[in-house]
Amino acid sequence: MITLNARPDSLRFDPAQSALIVVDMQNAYATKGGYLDLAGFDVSATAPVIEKIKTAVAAARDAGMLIIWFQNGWDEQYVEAGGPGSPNWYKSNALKTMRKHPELQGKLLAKGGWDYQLVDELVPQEGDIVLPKPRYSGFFNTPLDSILRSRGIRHLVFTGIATNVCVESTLRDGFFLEYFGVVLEDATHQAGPAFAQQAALFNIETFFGWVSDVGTFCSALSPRSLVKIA
Ligand SMILES: C/C(=C/NC(N)=O)C(=O)O
Repeated sequence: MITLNARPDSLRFDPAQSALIVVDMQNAYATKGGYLDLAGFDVSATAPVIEKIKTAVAAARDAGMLIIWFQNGWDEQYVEAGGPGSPNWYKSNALKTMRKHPELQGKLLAKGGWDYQLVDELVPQEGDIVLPKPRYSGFFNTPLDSILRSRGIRHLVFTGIATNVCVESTLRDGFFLEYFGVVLEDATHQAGPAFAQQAALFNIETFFGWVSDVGTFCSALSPRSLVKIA
């Protein structure tokens, strides 16, 4: 068991029965020229977030945590995105951007394309799980709950983009399914103004889970790693 210092209070969990979840670290969300950038969101501060995620993933892997990588998006024809009968058709800024700029059709968040790919700096390794997801919550229409329950995993450590959309949605759904969710704040980034990050972290800390950071997470895991090396 480790104790992770977090807000509003510390959290104890067994790393072997916990997962590090990396949410949607795709070119779409973290790279200039990707969907969020083309839709007018600021992605200029994502490089440090990528580095923090790398650090958190390495520490988690070393401590025996399962690493789950989400990739958000749909088939090339956008059947999985839903048509005009789906609220996603009206609310997805990727779909709206493509309707506004038809030359982008088939490019944003389409499986097989550059936009959908994970950023070059983050490479899943053997033993990790890579999960496609078609909506903001990683629990919706994916095998996430089965994967976690079959391994006895109850604690989820979240990183990725966007804090206020897919990270928060997945953590909230996890809360309703009795998972303990903690966000490493410096390994996340919002879609929208800075207040969106603050509001998401406030909601999580106050109502749905816990908030910590990568340095604190690595320190909590490190005595374990040292014992392993010795
Ligand atoms: C805005 C947005 C966020 N996605 C995410 N990965 O949080 C989107 O997918 O449109």
